[in-house]
Parts: sequence; C-alpha cells; structure tokens
Amino acid sequence: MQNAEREAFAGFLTSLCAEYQKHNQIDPAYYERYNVKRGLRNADGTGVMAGVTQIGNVMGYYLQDGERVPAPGKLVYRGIDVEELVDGFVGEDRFGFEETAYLLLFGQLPTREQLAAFQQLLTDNHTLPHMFTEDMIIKAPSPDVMNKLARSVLALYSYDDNPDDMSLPNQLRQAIQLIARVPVIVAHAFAVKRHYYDDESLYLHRPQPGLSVAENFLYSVRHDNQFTQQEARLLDLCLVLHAEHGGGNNSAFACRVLSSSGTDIYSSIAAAVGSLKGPRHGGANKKVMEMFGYIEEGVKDWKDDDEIKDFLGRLLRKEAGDRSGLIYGMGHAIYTLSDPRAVILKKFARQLAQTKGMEDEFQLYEAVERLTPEVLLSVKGESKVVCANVDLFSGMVYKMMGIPQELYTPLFAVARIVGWCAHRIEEVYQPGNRIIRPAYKAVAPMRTFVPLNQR
Ligand SMILES: CC(=O)SCCNC(=O)CCNC(=O)[C@H](O)C(C)(C)COP(=O)(O)OP(=O)(O)OC[C@H]1O[C@@H](n2cnc3c(N)ncnc32)[C@H](O)[C@@H]1OP(=O)(O)O
Ligand SMILES: O=C([O-])CC(=O)C(=O)O
Repeated sequence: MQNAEREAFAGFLTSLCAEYQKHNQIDPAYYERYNVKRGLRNADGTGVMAGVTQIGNVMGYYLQDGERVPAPGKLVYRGIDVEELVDGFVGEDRFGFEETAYLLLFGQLPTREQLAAFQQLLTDNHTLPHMFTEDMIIKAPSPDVMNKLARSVLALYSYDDNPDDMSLPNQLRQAIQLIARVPVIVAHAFAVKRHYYDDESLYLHRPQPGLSVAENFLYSVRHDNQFTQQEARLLDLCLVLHAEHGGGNNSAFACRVLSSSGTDIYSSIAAAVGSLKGPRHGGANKKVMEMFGYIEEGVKDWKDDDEIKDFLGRLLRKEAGDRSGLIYGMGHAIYTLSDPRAVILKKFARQLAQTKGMEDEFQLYEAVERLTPEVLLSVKGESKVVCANVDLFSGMVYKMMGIPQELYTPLFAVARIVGWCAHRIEEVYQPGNRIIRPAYKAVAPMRTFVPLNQR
C-alpha cells in the first residue's frame, strides 16, 4: 500500500469505527433484566453447569446456605489430588508428565509396562510428517509461537490420511500423535521465529528417543542441547501442573464446543490453542513478565508497600502497564484462597531465587500477591477473595531456568494438549452429549428495510 492509500484507509477506518460505536452499544443493565449468565456465570460467581466430566475437578470454595465460602484450592486429575500425584512421582525420583498424560487420557494410572509402552508410543509418533517443517513452519513464519502452533495443528489435518474418522481408535491415534508432536512444533516454530524475526541462526534439533517430554523440550530449544537433570525435573513438574483444569476452563470448553459439532480433532485443538493464547487465560504467564517489567521500572523502592500499592492502583485504573486494567497472575474464576499450582510453583521460585541471587525480585512478586486484594478493594470495590494463580510464579520459574518468554504460553500448550484431547474424546464419546448451543437474548428492535436511494 502506498502512503496516500494507507492514509485514506486509516481515515475510512476512523469513520467506520464511529459508525460502529453509534449503532452498537448494549446497555449492561440488560444482563440483569434478562437474567443473562454473563460469562456463563451465575449471579454468585459460580459457573453455569454445562457438562459432566470424569477428567478433572477444580475446587476453590464450598457452598453453605447458598453462599460461596472461600476454601484452599484443590486440583484433582481423574480422582487423584494433584499434590498427591506430584509427591508420588517426585518421591519415586521419576518424570511424571507421561504418566499424567496416560492417567488423564485413559482414566487409570499405568502399570510399569503400560507406562513404558506409552512412552515408546510417544517417541514413535513425534516425527512430523515429511516436509511439514519446511512447508508449514519455515515457509510461513509467525512472530508468535502460539499463532504458529494453532496454524500447524490445523495444517496437520491435510497430512492425515484419515482426518474425519470419529472412531475411538482413530481419535486416540490422533490424540497421541498430537501430544507427541506439539512440543516439536513449538520448538521448531520458536527456532524459526528467532531466525526470521530476531536475526538468529536457524537450528532445528530433532527430539531424541529415550528422553522424557521435558528433557526433549530443553534439548530441542537450546542451541547447545544442554540441560541439567534438575532443570528437566522442574520443567516436568510444571508440565504436570498445567496438564488439565476441568471442562469449564476457556480452552477446554472451546475444544468441547467445537468437538460437540462433530468436527475433526485438528479444528478443535487449534481453537483451544487460540483460546489459551488469550492474556486472561494462558497468555497471562507472558503478560506477568511484561507487567513486572513495568512495576520494576515504575516502583523505585521495591520494599515500600505504599509505592507498590500506588502502582498497582495505576494498573487497575488503566494508567500504567498495558492499560488493560488487569493485574496479571492474580485472580481466578474458581480459586479463592489459593491455587494449588501457584503454591507449589512459588516454593520452587523461592528456592531458585535464592540460588540465582534474585531474592529482591521474588519479594516483589510476593508483595504483588499480598497487596493486590487490598488494591482491588480500594480501587474497584471488588471484595471477592483473590489469590495468585498459576501464571504468577510459572513465568518466574521459567525465567530463572533461562527459558525465553516467547515459550511460556507455548509450554502451557505442550502440557494442556493432554487435557484438551481427553476432553475432546469425552465430548465425542459420552452418550447424552448434545451440540453445545446456548442462547443470546436479542435486544435490537425490528425495523423495515430502506431502499438504497432513500437512506
Ligand atoms: C491459566 C489461567 O487461565 S489462570 C488466569 C490467568 N489470567 C490472569 O492472570 C489475568 C488477570 N486475572 C483476571 O483477569 C481474572 O481474575 C480472571 C479472568 C482470571 C477471572 O475472571 P473472573 O472469573 O471474571 O473473576 P472474578 O469473578 O473474580 O472478577 C470479579 C471482578 O474483579 C476483576 N478482577 C479479578 N481479577 C482481576 C485482576 N487480576 N485484575 C483486575 N481485575 C480483576 C474482574 O475483572 C471483575 O471485574 P468486573 O466485575 O468489572 O468485570
Ligand atoms: O480454570 C480456569 O478458568 C483457568 C485455569 O486456571 C486453567 O485453565 O488452568
């Protein structure tokens, strides 16, 4: 586009925006008047019950006389408390992600033989189709790894000989291939992004047989392939903690909505990736780092609570940061007193901060966690109990492990692909599931068509 054309287009866009704004205001009072479940939430903030699942359970409060009573958070995979699951494999000095994937997909902890066979299956399936990297990742790079991942997942449809077969063997075959391939796509998309957008050399490392998903990820994204066992174990733990979060979280629900129409797995998972990218969902881990950049710059004395509160108030009033009005890493749709994942990650963040000499930064994170509820109350009058969510400390852990920021949300996807696949298969196979189709109250008045020469 030439300069003059660009200016004309910008001018036209401004007038189109004005036109849009003139005719598209919806009075928020309608939500109450028509009892609309804003964000599919009941008036007390609990989620509208939209389905039945055996895969994961998220608990953050209990109901007493119809009131929500805040409680410490619990996350359960297939009936097993995640804290117990983590203690189990960490205590036995093993990687846990593959075992967690097996549990989430099939509903049972694997035996030693089943686990070995499943690990082998993942290894056998991580190779991308012939020329996929060249044609789908290198030729059409993206500055955003999540965007590239969504497009790549969708593109896998055309490399699949049997993409629309909804039989269980075919769905499981596709799910296992996706779980095995998503880390490879992320690693390659990241390498290509660095090459085309950051002027770095291009290196593509193939995953190695015999390594866990966490080891292979570190092996693939690092130029020199080097990583320590301690790093791999910590990344493995992060993957386990991010693998699943019930049927109602935005990305799993997006996946279930698409799956309920009977569409293919690639379309459903690509939608979930797109959802997870959002800054109010998985994209918050990257936003947390950006926000701390603003806080670290804007707050002179990191030990001065009043100065921190003042800056948090400016974030909420959209006067600072990315002007979204959000304090990233804080708040949750279900958790109130605590997010169990944040509790675990905070412990590791504290330990790592001590070894890396980053205690001051860790204390600043803790101050934001401690002061946000007070600031939310004073600025927005929001008295709901809010806690740090998983995204507050995951980024700090990744940063101290030397993992680049562009990979934070993609790493979430590397783990959550398991939950998405489990939810997809449940959505497709449970008898009684129907196409998901909620209603929208239409509030535009009827009017008659006006011929073009009379407008
Ligand atoms: C993996 C994950 O998805 S974890 C969540 C990651 N997201 C973030 O960290 C972004 C910051 N947090 C938020 O935006 C919210 O807390 C969410 C999206 C996580 C949950 O949203 P909701 O379920 O609507 O939260 P809740 O019912 O507690 O919100 C009540 C009010 O407090 C506001 N609020 C809650 N948390 C925050 C926050 N961190 N910053 C600013 N305002 C907040 C909400 O916007 C809402 O205001 P509104 O009534 O004007 O719309
Ligand atoms: O459950 C939610 O709303 C979001 C979340 O924490 C997750 O998906 O991990």
